[in-house]
Amino acid sequence: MAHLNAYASKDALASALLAFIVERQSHAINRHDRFQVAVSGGSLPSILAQALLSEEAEGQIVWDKWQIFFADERAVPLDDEDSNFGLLKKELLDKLPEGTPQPTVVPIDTDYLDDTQELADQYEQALVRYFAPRDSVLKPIFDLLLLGCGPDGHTCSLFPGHELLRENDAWVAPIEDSPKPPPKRITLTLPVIKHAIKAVFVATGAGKQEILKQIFGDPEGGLPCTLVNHVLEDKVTWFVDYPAVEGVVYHKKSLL
Ligand SMILES: O=C(O)[C@H](O)[C@@H](O)[C@H](O)[C@H](O)COP(=O)(O)O
Repeated sequence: MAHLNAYASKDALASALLAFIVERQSHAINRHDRFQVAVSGGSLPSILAQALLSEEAEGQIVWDKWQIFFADERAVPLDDEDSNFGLLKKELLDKLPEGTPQPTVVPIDTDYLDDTQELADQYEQALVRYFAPRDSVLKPIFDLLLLGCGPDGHTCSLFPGHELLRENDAWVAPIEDSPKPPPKRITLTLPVIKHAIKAVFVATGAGKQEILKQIFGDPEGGLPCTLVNHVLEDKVTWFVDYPAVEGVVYHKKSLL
């Protein structure tokens, strides 16, 4: 079962998220001398920045061991305001203190923006290059997935009821009819998510209350976030604030 941790403030949430990430970073570096993470767009990059750029984080993040991939990305240029890469750059990467050893960041190949299938295939090839040499498995094993949860229960660009939820072969899939704009995107698939060592969801604000009630109230339901909880079980930790979790009934909930 997924862990559900609720915090009284965004600061407390960010501090706990930092501690969690630092522990996973050590685990990953011990395992294979690098930290391979996938990040979502939405509000996640800003909370991540709050955690990782805090005073508390000083000296704790081994940035040059990080390899950062995108859990999902929009088929737009990297400097477009809809780009998840652009968002992460603006919120976090551009704010790393001068002289910080740089992380490896793996964006989409924008030569293929007009063909989302090819865009997804190229991103999958990039994953093969970074993961296949060591992980002799059929799927990449991310050390940590850092995910958001949409108000409709979507995560990555896996939307409720969408056929992509049945994808069981590709690592990265295209979507051309995303209900949330922009419509053309690529996304990691559930089989890749399933192989991750750990996953985190961050959900804050009262706007997440209703969907969290559904996700935790019906653990057998088919919402994308519920499916992630289901495939990864106790490898998933939710970091939420009190407004998001109000009224959510769940027996492993802890208020911190
Ligand atoms: O590309 C995207 O559209 C985002 O990655 C998206 O999946 C996001 O993570 C959720 O919509 C949650 O967003 P918020 O955290 O802003 O609610």
